[in-house]
Amino acid sequence: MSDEQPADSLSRRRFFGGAGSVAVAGAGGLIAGTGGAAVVGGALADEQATDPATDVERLQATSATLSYPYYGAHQSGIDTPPQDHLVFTAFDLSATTATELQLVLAKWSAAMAQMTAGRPVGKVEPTREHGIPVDTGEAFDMGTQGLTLTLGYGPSLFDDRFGLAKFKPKDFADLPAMAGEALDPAYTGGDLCIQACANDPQVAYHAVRNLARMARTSVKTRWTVLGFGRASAGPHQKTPRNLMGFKDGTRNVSGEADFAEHVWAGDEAQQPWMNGGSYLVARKIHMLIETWDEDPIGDQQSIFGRTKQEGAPLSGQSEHDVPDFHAAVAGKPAIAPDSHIALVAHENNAGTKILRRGYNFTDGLDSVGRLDAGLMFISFQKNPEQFVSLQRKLGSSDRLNEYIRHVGSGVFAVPGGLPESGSYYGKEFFA
Ligand SMILES: C=CC1=C(C)c2cc3[nH]c(cc4nc(cc5[nH]c(cc1n2)c(C)c5CCC(=O)O)C(CCC(=O)O)=C4C)c(C)c3C=C
Ligand SMILES: [Fe+2]
Repeated sequence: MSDEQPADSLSRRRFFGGAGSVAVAGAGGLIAGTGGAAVVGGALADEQATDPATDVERLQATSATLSYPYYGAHQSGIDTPPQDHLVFTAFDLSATTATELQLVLAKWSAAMAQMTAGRPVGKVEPTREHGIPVDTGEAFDMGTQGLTLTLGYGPSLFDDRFGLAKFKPKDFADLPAMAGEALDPAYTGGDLCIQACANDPQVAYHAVRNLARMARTSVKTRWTVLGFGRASAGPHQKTPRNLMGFKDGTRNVSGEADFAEHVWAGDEAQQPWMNGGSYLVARKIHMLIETWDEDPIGDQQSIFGRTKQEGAPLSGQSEHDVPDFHAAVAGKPAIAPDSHIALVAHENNAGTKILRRGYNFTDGLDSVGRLDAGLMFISFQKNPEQFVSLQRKLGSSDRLNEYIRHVGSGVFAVPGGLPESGSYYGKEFFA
C-alpha cells in the first residue's frame, strides 16, 4: 500500500472529471470467478511449501493482494465470489443541495477506486505536525484483501430534495409491508448504501468508515451490520453454514446465463444508468437461536427440506442432488410442501430466482441476555418483485418463521459499473 494519489486531495474539478485510477495490486496466479478475473499475488497452489511459517507468509501475501476490478460493466461485490466478511451500511443524506450530493458521489467514486486497489484515501501520516490524517490508517499495509465496495441508491434518493425524480427507475419503491415482519425503523431504509466485502474485516470496516468520514457534513450513518462467515457460496466455493448449522447457498444463481436472466438489470428500469446494475435487498433477520437449538433434528431438517450434515435435499443423498418435490416416502412428500426450500425453489415459483449473498451476524446479547444473532440476508435481482414474491410465500407459510424475525429491511438500486477512470456514480444526474 502506498499513499500516493490521495483521493481527498484531488481537486474539485478532478472529482467531477475523474474518479481516480486503479492500479491492481499484485501479479501472479489468476483465479477465474463468475465475477471476472481476480488477481492474486503468488501462485500458492503451484508450489509445494513445507515450512509452516512459509505457508503462513504465503497465505497472508495471497490474501493481501487479491483484488477485483473496480471498473467494468457491473459493480463488483455482486457476481464476485463471496468474501469472508461484510460491513453493510445505509446512509441518510443531510445534504440539502444537488451539488453537495454530486460531491459526495464523486468523492466516494474516487475513494472506492483507491481503497479497492489497496491504497489509503489520503495521507495517513501528514508531514506537518499539526496535519490531521486524511486516511484513518487502520488498513495501512494490509493490502486489498479482495475488497469490493458496492454502492446503492434507496428509493428516497429520488424524492423532491435533489430534483432526481425523473431519474427514478420504473416502479422503484420501498418494499411493501409483508407478513411476519417486526421491522425496527433503526434498521430500515436509507438514501444510500455501501456493501463492503473483504477477506479481512478490518479492511472492510476501514473502507466504510473512511467513506462516511469524508462525507460527514453531507451524510449520516443510518444503520450498519457487520457480517461474518459468508452464508452463501459462489462457484467453486465450499458451501458455508448459517448460524442454524445448515449449509446455506447450495442452490444459488450461478453462471452468466442465470445472471443475465435473473440479476442484471437492463432496459426495463427505463434508466440507462441501471443498465448492468441490479437491485439489492437487505433483510436483517434475527434468529431465535436458543429455541432453535432445542428443536429435534428431524424437525429442523423437515423445516428446511434438507439434511443438516450433508445438506442433501430430503428426496436425495448428496448436497447437489436436485430436489424432487414430487418424491414420496411412506405416502408422504419427502420434502414437505411448507418447507423452506419447497416454498422458494424456482421450480415452484414460475422460474423465479434471486442471487443470495448473505452473511451471519451477531450483536452480542439482547436486553434479556439472549443471543442477538442471525442472518444478514442480502439478495440481488433484476427486479425487487422477485424478492417480494418469494418473501410473501415465506412470510405466510414458512415453518422457519417460528424461529426467525425480520427486523431490518432496505431496497437499493445498484447502478451499473463505472466504465473507466474519469467517470463517477451519479454523473448523469447532474449533467
Ligand atoms: C425471500 C427470500 C429468502 C429469505 C428471506 C430467506 C431466508 C433464510 N434462508 C435460510 C436458510 C436457507 N435457505 C435455503 C435456500 C433458499 N432460500 C431462498 C430464499 C430466501 N431465504 C432461496 C431462493 C433458496 C433456494 C431454494 C432452492 O432452490 O432449493 C437453504 C437451503 C440451501 C440452499 O440452497 O441455499 C437454507 C439452509 C435462513 C436461515 C433464512 C433466514 C434467517
Ligand atoms: Fe433461504
